[in-house]
Amino acid sequence: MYIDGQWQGSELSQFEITNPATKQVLGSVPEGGKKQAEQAVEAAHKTFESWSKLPAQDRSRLLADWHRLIDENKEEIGKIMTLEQGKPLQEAIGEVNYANGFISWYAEEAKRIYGETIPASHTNKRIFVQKQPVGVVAAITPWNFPAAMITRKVGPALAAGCTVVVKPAEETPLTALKLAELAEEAGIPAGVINVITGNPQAIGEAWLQDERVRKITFTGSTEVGKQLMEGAAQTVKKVSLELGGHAPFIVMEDADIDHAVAQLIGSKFRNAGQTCICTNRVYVQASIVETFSEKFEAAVLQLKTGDGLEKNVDLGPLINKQALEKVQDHMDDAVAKGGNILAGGNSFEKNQGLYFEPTIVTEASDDMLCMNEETFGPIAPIASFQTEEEVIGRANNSPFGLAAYVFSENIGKAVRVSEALEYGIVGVNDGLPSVPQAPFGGMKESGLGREGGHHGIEEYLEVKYISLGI
Ligand SMILES: NC(=O)C1=CN([C@@H]2O[C@H](COP(=O)(O)OP(=O)(O)OC[C@H]3O[C@@H](n4cnc5c(N)ncnc54)[C@H](OP(=O)(O)O)[C@@H]3O)[C@@H](O)[C@H]2O)C=CC1
Ligand SMILES: O=C(O)CCCC(=O)O
Repeated sequence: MYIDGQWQGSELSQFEITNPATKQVLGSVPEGGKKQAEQAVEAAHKTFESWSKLPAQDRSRLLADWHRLIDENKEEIGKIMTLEQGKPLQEAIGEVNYANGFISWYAEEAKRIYGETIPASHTNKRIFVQKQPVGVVAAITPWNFPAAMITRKVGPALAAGCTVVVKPAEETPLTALKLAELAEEAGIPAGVINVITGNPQAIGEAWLQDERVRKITFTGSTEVGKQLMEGAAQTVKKVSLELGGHAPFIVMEDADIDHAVAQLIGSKFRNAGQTCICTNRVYVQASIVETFSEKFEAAVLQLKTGDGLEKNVDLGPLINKQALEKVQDHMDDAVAKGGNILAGGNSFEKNQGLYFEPTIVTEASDDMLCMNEETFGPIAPIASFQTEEEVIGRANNSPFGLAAYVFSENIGKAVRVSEALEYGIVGVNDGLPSVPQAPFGGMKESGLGREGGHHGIEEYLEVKYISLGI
């Protein structure tokens, strides 16, 4: 663990990190708990004073140095990620680039935290508005994006002048620790970034109860997000939550079908479907559903599933047994409710890695689990619809509101549908909308707040109004 600029924890019991493609042990990390969580907060709190007062240009330079080192080490970080998470190596290196984009974006944005002056109502007064860092930030991150979910939180937090305590997922702490090592090498002062591994409940509870932690930022399941939101109420912390999704992918009859198919392949199968903005359900207008399904089937049959370190692999293993069981449940349920398997449909084990074939289910109905709950796996259920109004209603009929996609060559229709969708992110003729400079986040039970872009830094800032009598 990395606490107050020291690598610690060898005296604690350790837990093993395994490669999901082989179940080989890659290493072990300390089983930290309440005590280490408190030490990390102590370090972050002590350092907040100096870090927040550092001129923005200096914080920016340190972030830029961290960015340079991550870039120089991207192949190594990508390999660590593939080994502990399973995604194909090229995709992992792509994630490192994406993750690093947040560091460079916020290295620049650090210099643009502007205040305001507001016309006063008395001649002998002036009104100033300043933005100040919220304080110590606790970041809890998931296994599906071991680098990007850290930098998307730590980049803006540091740029704003906050210090952070981070708990990566237990499956993927090695990428996080490598990023911390590079932050240390970049000269980011001790105590600014602290990374601890271990018991999620004990660490989470310690941070929730600690009044010095002023903000919790979390990416993960809706269930844990709700618990954290409730816990944060004890000391009224700011909260950002990026939770589950259930993205509809809508294809209108006037869509460019080949383009929609190509975008659906990326949107559905990246990270083997284990992304909160991955398409979960596909709605195709009835007049083109047959043609679309045939073309989609042909593209899916080209995909290769295997160990992410092998060449030309498109889908790696699922993260663990529970993930596989959930995908299998959704598959079995879809078949029981009349779904027709057009491609894939099977799980398999290879070198102890757990895989699920990229799968298409046609004749999907709205009562299927996969049409309502987050599958987090490579199943694409296709349902048909008749009218624009109908598909908008079906797409919005969900407690989730993270990402949605609509494909149409009719600009008016595309704008109309995108505006009617109750989702925080809408890809219009675009299945891969994530970029560092845009606001990422959800409506309804998909979360609170936005990450990325200039909106993302606001989550780490307090607005202070100064009324000056002259
Ligand atoms: N929005 C998204 O990007 C994600 C959504 N999910 C959804 O959630 C499902 C379950 O995945 P899962 O990995 O279990 O997600 P979790 O929400 O359990 O895990 C996300 C992070 O929260 C930590 N955590 C778990 N319980 C607590 C707690 N009580 N207090 C504080 N931190 C906690 C985890 O630690 P630890 O790893 O040690 O358990 C991990 O670091 C997936 O199938 C998917 O549907 C999952 C991951 C990401
Ligand atoms: O929450 C996730 O699943 C990770 C975000 C993926 C992305 O940024 O595209």
